[in-house]
Amino acid sequence: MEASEEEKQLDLDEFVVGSLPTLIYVPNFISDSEQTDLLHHIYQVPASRWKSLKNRRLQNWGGVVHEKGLLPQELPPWLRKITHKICQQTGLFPSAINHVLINEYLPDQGIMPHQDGPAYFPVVAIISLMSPLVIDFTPHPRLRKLNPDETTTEESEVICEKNDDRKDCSLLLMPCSLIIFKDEAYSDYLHGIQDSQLHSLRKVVNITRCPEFKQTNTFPEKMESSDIEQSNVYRRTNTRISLTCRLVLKVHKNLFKF
Ligand SMILES: O=C(O)CCC(=O)C(=O)O
Ligand SMILES: [Fe+2]
Repeated sequence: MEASEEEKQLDLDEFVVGSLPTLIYVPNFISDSEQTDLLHHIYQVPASRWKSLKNRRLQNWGGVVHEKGLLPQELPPWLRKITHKICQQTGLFPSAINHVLINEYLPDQGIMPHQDGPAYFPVVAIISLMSPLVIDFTPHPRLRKLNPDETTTEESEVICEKNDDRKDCSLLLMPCSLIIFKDEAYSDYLHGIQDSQLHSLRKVVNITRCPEFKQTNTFPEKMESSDIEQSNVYRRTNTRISLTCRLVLKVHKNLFKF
């Protein structure tokens, strides 16, 4: 019997983009109707579910993440559907994804370059909804140095040397796409989204995987056409939602066991 669409595993090698190990970009990972369904649930929750930050707002699902693990809360069925699909089709998670952050960004909002916390299994899966934007990966040589228990001095030096010729790179994230980052992209790089309406496309490594991306009306009004070619920018006009899906391996059944 043939595996159903849901059970089919992706050949991830086909979706690796750029030269930084390892960035995986899967266009149209979800269908338009799956997107509509997710948005319906996301915007149906009580207002109190949203937590407003300076530069975006978010919903936290799956429980509270501490440095030492997760105080779990079951994911709702509409999220389990999507996290199950990610686990099944990527085969990258040793057990079920148990934590989802939903971020909402207005066209001039973003997220500071950061590394995800130590409690997470080092594979991150992000689904994008509604509107495209650019996510940037930048090397951070000091990251390992901050944690001397983890690496010997020699190892740190090798890492720093390697970082000298490491380059920034960016990915264009289209609605309905899935991005996965792991390995060095997780451990030695920061990721962030510029909090501006204009996003540079210059370092984007997956533009050929985004055939439906149209650059119409994306340029600042006053730009000359030669500038446009050189600067290669995209103007964001709509809200974008993302679902950051992760696994916390250490799960605490009650507070006192911490
Ligand atoms: O919205 C995104 O694509 C990135 C979100 C993110 O980095 C995070 O939730 O840690
Ligand atoms: Fe992050």
